[in-house]
Amino acid sequence: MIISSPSQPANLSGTGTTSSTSPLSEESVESDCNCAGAATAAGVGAGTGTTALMMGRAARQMQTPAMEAATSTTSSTTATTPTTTAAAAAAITTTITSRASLTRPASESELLVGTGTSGTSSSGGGRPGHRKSSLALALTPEDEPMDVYTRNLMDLKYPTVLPPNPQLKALLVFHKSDSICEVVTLACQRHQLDVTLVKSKEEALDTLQKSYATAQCYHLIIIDARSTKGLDAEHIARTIRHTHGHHLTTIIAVCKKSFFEKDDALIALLDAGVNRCIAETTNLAMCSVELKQILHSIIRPHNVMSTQQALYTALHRLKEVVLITDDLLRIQYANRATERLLNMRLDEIISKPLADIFVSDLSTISEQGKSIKEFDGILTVRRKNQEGIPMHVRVVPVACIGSAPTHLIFNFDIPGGGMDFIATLPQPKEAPRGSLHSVRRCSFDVRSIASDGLRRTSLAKLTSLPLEAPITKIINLLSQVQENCSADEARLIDKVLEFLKREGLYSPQMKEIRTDDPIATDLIGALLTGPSVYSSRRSSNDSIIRTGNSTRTAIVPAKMKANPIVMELLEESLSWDFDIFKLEEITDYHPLLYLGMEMFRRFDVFATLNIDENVCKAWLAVIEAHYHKSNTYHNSTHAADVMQATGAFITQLTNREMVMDRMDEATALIAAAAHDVDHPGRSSAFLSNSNNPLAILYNDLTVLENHHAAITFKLTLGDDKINIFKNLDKETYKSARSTIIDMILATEMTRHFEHLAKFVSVFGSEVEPRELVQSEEETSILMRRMLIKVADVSNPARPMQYCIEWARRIAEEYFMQTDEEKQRHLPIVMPMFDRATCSIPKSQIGFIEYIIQDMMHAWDSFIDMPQLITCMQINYSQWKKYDEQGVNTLADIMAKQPPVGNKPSNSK
Ligand SMILES: Nc1ncnc2c1ncn2[C@@H]1O[C@@H]2COP(=O)(O)O[C@H]2[C@H]1O
Repeated sequence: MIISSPSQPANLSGTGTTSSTSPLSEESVESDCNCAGAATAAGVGAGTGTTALMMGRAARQMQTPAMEAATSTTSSTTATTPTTTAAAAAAITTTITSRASLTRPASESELLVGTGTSGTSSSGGGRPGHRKSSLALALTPEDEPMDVYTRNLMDLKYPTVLPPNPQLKALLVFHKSDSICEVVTLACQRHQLDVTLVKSKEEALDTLQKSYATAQCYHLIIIDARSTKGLDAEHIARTIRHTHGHHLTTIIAVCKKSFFEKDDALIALLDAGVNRCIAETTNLAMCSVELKQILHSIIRPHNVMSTQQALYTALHRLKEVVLITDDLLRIQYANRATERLLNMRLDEIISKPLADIFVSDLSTISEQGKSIKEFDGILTVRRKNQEGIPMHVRVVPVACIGSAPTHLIFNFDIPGGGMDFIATLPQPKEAPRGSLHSVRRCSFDVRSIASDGLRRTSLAKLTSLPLEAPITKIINLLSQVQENCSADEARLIDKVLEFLKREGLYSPQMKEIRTDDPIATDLIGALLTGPSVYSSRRSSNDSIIRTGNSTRTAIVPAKMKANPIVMELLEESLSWDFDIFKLEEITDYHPLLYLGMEMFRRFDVFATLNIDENVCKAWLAVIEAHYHKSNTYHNSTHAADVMQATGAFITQLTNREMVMDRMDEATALIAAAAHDVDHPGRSSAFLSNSNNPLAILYNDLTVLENHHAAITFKLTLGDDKINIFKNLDKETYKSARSTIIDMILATEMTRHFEHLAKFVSVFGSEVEPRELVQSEEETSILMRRMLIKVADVSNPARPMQYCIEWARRIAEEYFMQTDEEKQRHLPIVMPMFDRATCSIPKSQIGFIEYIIQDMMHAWDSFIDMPQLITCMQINYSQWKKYDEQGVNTLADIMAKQPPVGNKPSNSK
């Protein structure tokens, strides 16, 4: 493994050089301070470039008590730096150096980081104390004396991953260039710091931002804190400290001497993120010494720490299992391989007593009262599921603070080697789960499907496009939550993620059909699934269905309003127990025309569309004429029934002050009137199975509903005399058309649960609907879809007598389809709907239980029409009774009914 910084090749023995000599000065302080650490100081820089390697999760977990041991001088105050531990550094150093190093005695594991004095106090040949003179003279690598190389052997052993000669950069934030500022600048220059001077907070942040963009980091920031008039040093320090990439930047505050008499101002600065406060001085020597101490005691350790993030990352990604405990054998660090081995997430591992993850007795490693020993042998590890795995474990005690071992490094592999074994164990999924990347990987590998170079390139470009969908964002957010939650919660979120990654988020997973009743299964299956399941067998016979091409002649009764019986009946046209069958009868099978005109009049549709009543009358007549009288269910009486329910719902919405605007009312009524126009009396599945031209035209997708919507507009726009939209302006027409199409398409049953789920999720939530959807228009669309859906299948919630008649009609239509399928040797879409054997009560019980019940409850909670629920429950009980009594066939049931057209008994 080689680690290098972007600007420097991997070169741990690095040849030191000073690229420039000090421009200073007669006031040299070289002799005053112990400059043995000069090379060290020169070699400290760093690191942000190197730390471009991401700090891993494990590394973040390592941030325990701060290790900073910087010395403070009499005139300075130093803040503790909240960074990584010496223990971690030692562990990392030890691990990365080599496996062999695990056998080294603990005393050797001392880290070559820390105080300036550690460098300065060294003496003797080959140690840092010899750097001073050599570095002062060295101009090029070749000029460097050999002792530099000797010293760097220590770096080889305990590398700090620092480039050898980084140019240290200082940012000076001084309101004005006075004598203090000048001295600070000179002192910086004396120590070869590259100085940038800025005069305001904004300029400072801007400079840092630019430096960040160009990977040119500032190692030192010195802020003028002498007065709050020019600059608010505390605020600047806090802002910088909280800016990404500056947690290890050294920040110094230059304060008035008087500040040092009381501690409050200085402590406020230190708490804001300043590392050290120094007293203002016009004495360059004093300032230079101060700066030198800062270089040794703060900047160097900071740089060491920042570059060690590369080591954390290396350790984190290691295939070998490494974990570190403290002296009480509590786990302090675990790498990713440990997570895999234990099948636990890091947050479950950290702080655990070591004994919890071993089945074996650990007394060989640590006996009460005795010192921690090295260990090399077999121990059995306990995984989360209690499974035990024997592992070869090596344990090395390390002294991080003082000379007694404080930490233990554990290194595992399976007996006989083969670390890939861990990869074969069942794993917790790794973060970032659900990232765009992982979602893509789940569905298909873009690269594997791109066979030629050209496609590969363009697909690669595609993956970099900003194509993140909202669902991906949701998945990513949940994945983030998952990283910090309990195992149980994580499992639940996993389940949620699994669903979210599926297509057709709102498509129903067909509810498990609890009933053992094959009739209900047949019916629900046929309604909720698309036609493709029936497409295997095809008949070569022509369909008997002729659709859509001939315009039927509409006969508009000349004096429709003159019929007093019709007029009287229509007075009740908004009540839930309106007798649609009587209307059918007394209008000679023109219920849509009469009911339609009544609705248009009541809801002011003529005015809304700015159209003559006669155009509307003609339109209704043509639409009605295109309903097939031969259909027992899908005829114009059903259309009139749906229109009547729509009128009743609009009225109730208005009563509840959930007002639809006039155009919304008009379009809802038009959609209801036309929603099944030219229905062939056979299902979409039948059309697909029989190669009907409509199924071919619409590719087996939403065949009937597409046809109803299309033919509505074809008929309407095809004849000026019936074009009810002709006076609308372009925009209004466009919007009306879109609403009508959307409502008609919403009656398709394969998307029943999708619409219901969306409606419930928006209107059933505590949250204001507007906050859950993107716009008011979207809320309105969901409401209109549900309105027409409920109206379309409201027959089981109508007064019982009507409910039974509708059940008879739909059953008869299903039977006719089955008859035809049999006759033409087509696949039988609902085999149980055979007139000889079918139980009507059972089919109705299934229909109510699986399709109607939830939807009616949702709609009733929204619109407040309890009679829907009352009727539905009475009807349900009646079907149950019939079922128990064995009243099954249409004939049985009809024998029990009073003739339709009489007022039902269970209405309000
Ligand atoms: N009472 C009922 N019993 C069984 N199926 C029904 C009943 N009412 C409506 N349906 C079905 O529900 C479907 C709703 O959409 P369609 O009008 O296209 O066709 C309808 C019928 O297939």
